[in-house]
Amino acid sequence: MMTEKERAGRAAAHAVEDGMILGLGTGSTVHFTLLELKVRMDQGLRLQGVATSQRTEILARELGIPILPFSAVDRIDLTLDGADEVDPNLNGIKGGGGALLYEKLVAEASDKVIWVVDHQKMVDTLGRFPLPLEVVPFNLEKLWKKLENQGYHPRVRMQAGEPFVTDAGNRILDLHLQAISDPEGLHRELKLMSGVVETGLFLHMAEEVIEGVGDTLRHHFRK
Ligand SMILES: O=C(CO)[C@H](O)[C@H](O)COP(=O)(O)O
Repeated sequence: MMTEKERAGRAAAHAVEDGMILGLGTGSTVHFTLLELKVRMDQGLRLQGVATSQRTEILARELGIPILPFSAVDRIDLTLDGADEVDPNLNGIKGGGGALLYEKLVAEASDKVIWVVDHQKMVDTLGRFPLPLEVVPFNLEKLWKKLENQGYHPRVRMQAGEPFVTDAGNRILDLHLQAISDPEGLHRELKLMSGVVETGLFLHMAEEVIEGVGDTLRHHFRK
């Protein structure tokens, strides 16, 4: 049986129309979207993609999906991406894979955004998943201290014993908050801190979420 991630991921590839420029998200769910896009391309679908991470670009190229640099496109027809948490308003937390900055830039340049998730990602309130912040390395320690003093419980994301480095050369601080009562206010507050490049709060961006639930799918649309 397909996992929920695979079911949702593959389903999203069927929202793609011939000739589209697609934003290609990052993560283990969208991985299946790319595999299904390859199946559809073998059946004649034409498309070009803009990758949100090196990891996605490598997979897309392996599959023969033509990749355009972000700088070369004006608009993107549709972006298909994963998410770490999604609330009933289809606001979400992203960045579990560390690609939040490019994911947000690509989403903002897109006419439509669809997220693909398994059922555990749907929550009433955002925040149980640690909120990633992409920050410049220069003041990582000072920013950590400031956020710690404000009670945001930051942790430097690590990989193989070293601070994780994003595709843009930045670092990630994960905020362990448990519940975010005012996502817009928090996003604004964090963005105003010098050294914060982007937050993992993706607000009013996804128009549709495809949720894998057992052996079926649920489609959620933004109201
Ligand atoms: O935001 C992301 C990467 O920065 C991913 O889309 C998110 O972490 C979901 O990943 P997965 O599909 O592997 O659960």
